[in-house]
Amino acid sequence: MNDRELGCAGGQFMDRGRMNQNGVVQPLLTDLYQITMAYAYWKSDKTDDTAVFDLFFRNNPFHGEFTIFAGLEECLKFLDSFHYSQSDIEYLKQTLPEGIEHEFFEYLGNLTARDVTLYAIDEGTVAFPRVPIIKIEGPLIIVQLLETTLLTLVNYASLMATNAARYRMVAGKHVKLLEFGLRRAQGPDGGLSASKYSYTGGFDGTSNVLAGKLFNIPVKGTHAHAYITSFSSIGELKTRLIKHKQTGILEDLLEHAIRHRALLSHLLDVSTEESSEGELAAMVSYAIAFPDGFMALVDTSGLLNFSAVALALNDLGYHALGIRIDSGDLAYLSCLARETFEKVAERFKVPWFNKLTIVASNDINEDTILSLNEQGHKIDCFGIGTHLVTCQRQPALGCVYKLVEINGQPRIKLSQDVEKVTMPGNKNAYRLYSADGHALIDLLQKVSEPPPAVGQKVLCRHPFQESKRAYVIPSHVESLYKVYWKSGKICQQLPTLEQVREKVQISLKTLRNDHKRTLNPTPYKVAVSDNLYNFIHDLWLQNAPIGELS
Ligand SMILES: Nc1ncnc2c1ncn2[C@@H]1O[C@H](COP(=O)(O)OP(=O)(O)OP(=O)(O)O)[C@@H](O)[C@H]1O
Ligand SMILES: O=P(O)(O)OC[C@H]1O[C@H](OP(=O)(O)OP(=O)(O)O)[C@H](O)[C@@H]1O
Ligand SMILES: O=C(O)c1cccnc1
Ligand SMILES: [Mg+2]
Repeated sequence: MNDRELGCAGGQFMDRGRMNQNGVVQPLLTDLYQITMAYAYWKSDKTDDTAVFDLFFRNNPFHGEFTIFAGLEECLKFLDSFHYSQSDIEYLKQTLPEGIEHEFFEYLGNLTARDVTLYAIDEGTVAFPRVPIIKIEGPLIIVQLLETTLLTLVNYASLMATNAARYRMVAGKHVKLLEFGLRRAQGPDGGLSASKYSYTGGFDGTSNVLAGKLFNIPVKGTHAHAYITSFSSIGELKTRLIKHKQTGILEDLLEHAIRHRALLSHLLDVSTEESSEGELAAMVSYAIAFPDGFMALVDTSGLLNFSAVALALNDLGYHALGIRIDSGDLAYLSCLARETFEKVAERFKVPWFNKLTIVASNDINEDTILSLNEQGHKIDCFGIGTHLVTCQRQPALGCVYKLVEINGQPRIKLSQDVEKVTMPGNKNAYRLYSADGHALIDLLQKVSEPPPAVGQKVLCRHPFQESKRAYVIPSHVESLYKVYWKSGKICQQLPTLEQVREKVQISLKTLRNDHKRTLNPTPYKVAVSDNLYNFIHDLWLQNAPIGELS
């Protein structure tokens, strides 16, 4: 069994030097029809035809007007390791229809992605409908065989990074965002990808420990309700002692907490009878386990117990971290909590109490955050699971992979639906910027055309609506594609996950706010050059059958 198979068998990611690679990503992670087509290409002697495919999406997700491109590094690692193992070949021999010539399997056994060239936009960049985020050239058989795997690597990654970036935008840059979704994700691999790409999109950490280990993402967390409900009285506390942080003398934390609770009950006007003893016991025991990292899950009545335990810790030289609220009205409760902490800070002369962290969770989505912002809240950190990782508002990004040129001849896929007509030919993509640094328009051209020049008027045309056109005089022109893979090698220095994460924020800053707002954002313009416009429409006419009326 080779390395890859071991990785797959364990369902694991493997360390392949630079970064871990998901062992599930391998040439058989594809649709059967890619392999049956490969055989038919081989039989019809088309394997070495030179093909160009574009990988692009037609609509931005979440009713938005931008998408964050993610997943490129995984695509490159896939190309790097592309190789059918002996057992893959054995499996295909058993699985493909009878009569497949033996030489085809030999051919597959020697197939690599060496002759492929992959151009892409940088990972973490904002991308727009119809502008290919990846362009791939090479022998028809291999570029066809890559389709499904590249799509699965880009679609969810980009969807997730976009979703996370949207949460970041509505939350603002000062609020911490933690991804808590593993339990709700689309299986283990979906969970890992969600943790990775939500970090890319702007989250600060994850509760997913394996993602932390594999991708070097900060792992964070609090505790669950079960911890609180596992205690029903203080009599169950088996240990109450903790060493004073400075003196090292053992002291009874519960005793300190009970004393503070009585005082706090007056200050906060909450009767001690209203707060559960089991909860107090649970908090004391958790504080003993993590005196420097005490973060407690509080329900509506838990503020009294939390404050008592935090003050008890303070007596012994420790500072608690904060609370998590997981039910009820999060705006109201967070304000109540902050008010409580401020009162305690003043009364007990503990100024750091003002700064205790308030984490909120419970079915949070973009709209909840917007609504909480409108109402006013004191939340420092959101823990977000289900809606983030399942991309509740749109569960898939529709990236497609279309043949646009073969042996130098353009290919167009026609459709009744103009939206679905492909942009034929081998193209370059440019982003034109205004003097204030904002992206104005993305422009597709034929590769044979000279790039647009700074300060020079360029005619930008809507690809399908003749009357929609504009002259643009760019102050800066960005050529969007870089060659990422050529002659069997990754040919760019790949950024770290951290750098991709920074790139997302930098790239989003180049977009005007009206493209980014949540309600009815302005569409960003994607255009074609005059030359490409004429080329598309000539080809369209050549290929569209002429009907007959009788
Ligand atoms: N102030 C608020 N404004 C808008 N939405 C809120 C506010 N506070 C909480 N929410 C959201 O309202 C929903 C409340 O859900 P639910 O009724 O299940 O909560 P709960 O009954 O308090 O919690 P649980 O049943 O989990 O203890 C959650 O999705 C939460 O994120
Ligand atoms: O709400 P999400 O955005 O998915 O975030 C993660 C949730 O997971 C945990 O509890 P879980 O939902 O498992 O149980 P609970 O609803 O009973 O608290 C946690 O308390 C959060 O509520
Ligand atoms: O650490 C937490 O608070 C957490 C982790 C996963 C799911 N819900 C909460
Ligand atoms: Mg829940």
